[in-house]
Formats: sequence, C-alpha cells, structure tokens
Amino acid sequence: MKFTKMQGCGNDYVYVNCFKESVEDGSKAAIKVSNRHFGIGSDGLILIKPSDKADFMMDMYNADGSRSQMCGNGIRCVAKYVYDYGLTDRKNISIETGAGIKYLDLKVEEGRVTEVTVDMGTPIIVPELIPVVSDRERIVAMPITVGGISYEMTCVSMGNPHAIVFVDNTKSIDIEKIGPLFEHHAMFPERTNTEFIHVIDRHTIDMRVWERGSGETLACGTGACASVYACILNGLTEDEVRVRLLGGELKVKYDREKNTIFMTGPAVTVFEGEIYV
Ligand SMILES: N[C@@H](CCC[C@H](N)C(=O)O)C(=O)O
Repeated sequence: MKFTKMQGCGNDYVYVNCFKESVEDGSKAAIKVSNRHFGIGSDGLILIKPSDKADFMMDMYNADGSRSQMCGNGIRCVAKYVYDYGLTDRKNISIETGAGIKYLDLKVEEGRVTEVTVDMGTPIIVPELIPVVSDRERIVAMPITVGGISYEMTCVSMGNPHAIVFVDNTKSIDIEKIGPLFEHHAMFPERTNTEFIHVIDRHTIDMRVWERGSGETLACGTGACASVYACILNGLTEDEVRVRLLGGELKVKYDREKNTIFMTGPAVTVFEGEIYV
C-alpha cells in the first residue's frame, strides 16, 4: 500500500489515496500503520476517497483502530494532499466527513498548499448529541472529580465528543493518568477526547489534549475549536483566539452571525512510502 505521512501541528497521520489504493479493513490497517515500532508510526490513518456529495471524502481512524467522525488537523492535510498531488486544481473545496460536509480554503505558495482554513461547523452542546449522559440542558462548568482531582467541565461536540477542563498550568498535569480516566468515564458512552486548557489572556490559550483512541497527541483541531467555544461559554475569551499546542498554533474564530467556527492552520507533508498490510 502506497502512503503519505503528513502532519498538522505535529498531529500526524498516514494518508492513503483510495482513488488508487484499496484498503479492505481501515480499522485493522490503522492499528498496523500507527504502531511507532512495528509500523510507520502515527496518530492514526486517514483514507482519501471519492464522494458523491462533495469533492472528496475523508474516512478517519484513530491509532487503536476506532473510527472518528471528524479530524480538524487531518482535514487540512487532506486538502493539501488533493491539491499538491493534482487531484484538484481548485483552492476552495468541499470534503465529506462523518460529521457532514466541510468547506475549506487553501492558501497556496509556490504551487504548494501551506495553510488551510476550514469551516468546522456549528458547535453542539446538547448532551445526548455529544453524547454525554446527563439530565442537564447543557454541561458548562459542571463540577466533576476525576482521579481525585476536582475540575469544572464543559462538553462540546464538533462532530466528535470533547470534554474541556481548565487548569492553572498545562505542563504539570499527569495526562497519561488523567486522560484515560476521562476517556472511559461512565458519562461518555462513546468515550471522549479531553482538553486541558490554561487561559493566558482573552485571545490566547494553552492546550494539551488526550485523544480518544490515540492518547496524548501534539495537537487536535476539533479539540482546539471545542475548547475556544468552551472558553466563550465560560466568559473567558473573545471570539478570536490563538490556541497554543505542544506541536504548534491554530487560529480559531467563532463567527456569531453564521454560528460556525473557522480554524486556520498548517498542513505539512513529511514523507512518502510503501508498506505491506
Ligand atoms: N486529532 C483530531 C481528532 C481525531 C479524532 C479523535 N481522536 C476522536 O476519536 O474523535 C483533530 O485534529 O481533530
């Protein structure tokens, strides 16, 4: 199977062009390629497929083989892939995902995509749609104790589930211990991604993330959008925020009129190769 390894803010996936390759079992292939010792090494696998509803389709799998509806860093790389490899010559494209069709604007420099802006859609806070088990109308600053530590949690879906908690310092959290406790908490029937946020000022936040199915990653695009929306719901930031992640920065803007979130960030090709699956 021919593949391309790409990353957005260090959130790295193996990309396969399914216009040419066929992958029978995406889940099994994701487990194999993601392994950093016995495979290629990545946070998961992204299959680029034809779509009858949009220009392309993104089919995404986490490192443990589970499928997710959406991937913010991944979709920017899909846009770069289809433009740089000549599958399209358009700079405005649509991509079908498990969370609906997303619209993307590509910034091209010297014939290559360097940055992508994605309309990530409307954030969802209705508990059963996230999904979160709760009889509250919405979960904003809800007290919760996890691993013996008390947090105030806000839950948002960007097509996939996110639990956002605020901390004084992102560096000192024991994410390997706390992350899995949130991920598998009984409140989340489909598990959850968890963002640990330190608000620096009204336009800047620091974020670390524990991703459902992949563990700690260097960045999460849907997580950055969900976190900015959680900050707004808690009155902590303005609508335009710089999100500082372990692997880089994302610009996130909530457009109140359209009730949608725009995310802008880099997309980078690392290498190409071939693997036996
Ligand atoms: N890293 C991604 C999100 C990938 C999927 C996530 N782990 C899930 O299971 O929902 C992003 O950039 O959004």
